[in-house]
Amino acid sequence: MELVDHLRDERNKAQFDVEAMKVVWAGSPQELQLCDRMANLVANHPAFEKLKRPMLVRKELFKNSLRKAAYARKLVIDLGLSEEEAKWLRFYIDEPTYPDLHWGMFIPAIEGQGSEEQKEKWLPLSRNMQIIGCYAQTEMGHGSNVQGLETTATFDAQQDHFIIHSPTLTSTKWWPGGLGKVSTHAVVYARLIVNGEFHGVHGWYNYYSFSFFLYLEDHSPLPGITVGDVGLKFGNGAYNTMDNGLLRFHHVRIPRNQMLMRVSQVSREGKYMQCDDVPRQLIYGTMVSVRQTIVAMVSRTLSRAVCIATRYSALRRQHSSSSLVVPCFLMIDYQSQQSRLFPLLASAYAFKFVGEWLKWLYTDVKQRLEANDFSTLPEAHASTAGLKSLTTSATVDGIEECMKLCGGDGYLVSSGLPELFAVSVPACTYEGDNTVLMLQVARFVVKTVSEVGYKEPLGTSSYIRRLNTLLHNNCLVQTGEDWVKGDRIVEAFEARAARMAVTCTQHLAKFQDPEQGFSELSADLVEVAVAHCQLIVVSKFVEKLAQDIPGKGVKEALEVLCYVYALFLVHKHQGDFLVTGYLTPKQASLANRQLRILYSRLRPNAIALVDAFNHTDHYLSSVVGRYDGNVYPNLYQAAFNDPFNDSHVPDGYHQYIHPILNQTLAKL
Ligand SMILES: CCCCCCCCCCCCCCCC(=O)SCCNC(=O)CCNC(=O)[C@H](O)C(C)(C)COP(=O)(O)OP(=O)(O)OC[C@H]1O[C@@H](n2cnc3c(N)ncnc32)[C@H](O)[C@@H]1OP(=O)(O)O
Ligand SMILES: Cc1cc2nc3c(=O)[nH]c(=O)nc-3n(C[C@H](O)[C@H](O)[C@H](O)COP(=O)(O)OP(=O)(O)OC[C@H]3O[C@@H](n4cnc5c(N)ncnc54)[C@H](O)[C@@H]3O)c2cc1C
Repeated sequence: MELVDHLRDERNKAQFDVEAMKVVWAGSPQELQLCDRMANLVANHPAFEKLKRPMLVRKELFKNSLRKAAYARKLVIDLGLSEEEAKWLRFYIDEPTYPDLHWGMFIPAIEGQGSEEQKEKWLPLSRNMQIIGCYAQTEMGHGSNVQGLETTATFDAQQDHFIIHSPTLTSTKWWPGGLGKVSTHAVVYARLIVNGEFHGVHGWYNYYSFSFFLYLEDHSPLPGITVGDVGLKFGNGAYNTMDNGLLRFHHVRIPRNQMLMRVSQVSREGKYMQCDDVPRQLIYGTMVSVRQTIVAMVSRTLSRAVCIATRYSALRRQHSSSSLVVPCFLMIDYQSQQSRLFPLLASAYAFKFVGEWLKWLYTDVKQRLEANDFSTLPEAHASTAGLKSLTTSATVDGIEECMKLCGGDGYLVSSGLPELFAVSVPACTYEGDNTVLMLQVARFVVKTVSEVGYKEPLGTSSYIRRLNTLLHNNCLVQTGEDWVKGDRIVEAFEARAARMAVTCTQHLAKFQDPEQGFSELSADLVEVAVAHCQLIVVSKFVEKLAQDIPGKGVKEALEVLCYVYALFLVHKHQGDFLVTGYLTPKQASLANRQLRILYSRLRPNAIALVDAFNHTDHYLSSVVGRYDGNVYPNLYQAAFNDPFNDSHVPDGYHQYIHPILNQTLAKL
């Protein structure tokens, strides 16, 4: 039977080579081929079916996710997949499970903080999954405030042991993924006490990491350990496939050599030694690594929501504004729909490119750290923290907007959007609350501004070198067309970020106690950080356009996306641009007018731009976002696939409806 492509006319409108754009989106022909292979491996394997997931109760759901993880592991071994291939396989299975934390945090924690000897011992066991680990940092009472962690690790020189203890209820480890039911091991963060002295309490970092066995061979917890799951989380299915756990220690003894010893050591005699050439910030290194991974992945999440909303918008017709009777307008042709949808489409591409750049930055930092060069760590910390915060917040808001863009059908689980929202929303909290992370960026920016004159700003803050120009030269835009020039756009974002940073730094200087100033101005400081991070995203998109990009019309289509992203932000934050005096109201309104022109240029390419994400229908798991656009018959069928429709008489009907119909309520 011939397949009908309901989006064919839309696809025919494309003004660029979609196959070439797929390569740009994937990063390289090799990446495209790799992702395509893994996505189809998952899509064509019945073990990875996921449409029934939201109907399952927690225990079934969890068992189902363990089955999928075991199947994935079997595929990795049977097909001899590389670590990179296995990572994409897990990604397309699209179900948070314990291996995410094992590979994403436990192993990197050992790699970053273990001594050579410890790495030799634990990494092969971990990579072969002979042990399964998690990352236990957060406690019930302290998440963002890492310095407040209460779990203690007291050295007992007589027995050459550490005694790990949870002295209060609030010191219970709380949230670690994979901890509740599965992990055999944990990297646990605790305060170190040697010879009755807390180590590091006077410095910045007062906790140390230890690797632990949690269970005995029959998987009952070791004596002194209480472990469990934190309970049901938001959304059906969604993150409930993960066993986020709780953990308490009652004077649990572990050998001294289970303290991760790259940053500091405790000797057999109980002497505490800190490695001179390794900064203590390294203990935060795993978080830098995972924040980078989140930024690398987040564009895929946003692109998925945008793909669904764009395809449905290009199919569904509503009345025109002049006639409420004739259903002739495609939703995508409403200007108001475009002004909500197209900036999200542009954001997906913008986040992809900034994610690529961040990966490059992180790879460079990692190599430097291995060679004990820590000079770029502050920049890496600020960039990973800020971009994690900016992109996850925008993505989660974007998914919610896509749900609304699909009208009522977006609210159906079969649209794929509610579960995507539920599974993504904790990204604003885990790996650092987004506001807390933005405050870290603000600290970095304010420090850079304060040091102007005796320390050269580098990397993402190098615009601060041109402070004088940025503070005094205002925008030169005179026509709408003037706005679509890369260097002009970047300069506007630089000027806004620099002016906001300088104003805040001056306000901070008026406080006698800097910490009090920082606290009182924290809302403004978050805005400074947002301006700095948006500048990074815009400038990395503009830099991408300066590269050689093959394929008919590809570069032109990307230029439109870049300017949509940037001018949408100018419009959204025009208050910042106006208050700082960089723009006049006329220039701001020219930016908005130009934005409307850009939407009309983007419109014919919209479907092709989401096709270039190369998402399979399995990955999208959305009736309204199907590739073939055959929505309505499938939407109808999906309603009958719900077990709730198995019978016309639901449980409780005879008991609770009959008495009302028969007016026999008194018998209840
Ligand atoms: C939308 C869909 C997405 C898709 C998705 C993909 C899947 C991807 C799976 C993920 C799966 C989830 C897994 C969740 C796993 C957890 O959530 S693990 C727990 C994560 N917890 C956190 O992130 C806690 C957040 N809190 C913190 O990081 C710290 O406490 C804070 C906020 C940095 C403050 O710490 P502090 O010690 O009070 O530090 P502070 O005095 O501010 O700074 C001290 C110095 O250290 C520096 N520093 C601070 N942090 C660092 C750092 N990390 N590195 C280097 N230097 C640092 C500061 O810059 C400062 O430097 P100087 O100015 O002195 O030079
Ligand atoms: C799904 C999920 C998975 C997780 N996985 C793990 C894991 O594997 N391992 C692990 O160790 N942890 C994990 N966590 C815990 C996570 O890292 C913490 O929830 C996170 O760091 C935030 O800490 P908190 O929950 O204590 O929030 P809080 O710090 O209590 O924040 C609550 C509110 O207070 C505000 N706030 C807090 N501090 C400040 C401040 N200094 N200035 C201004 N505002 C502030 C925040 O902005 C926020 O609005 C996970 C959490 C979730 C939801």
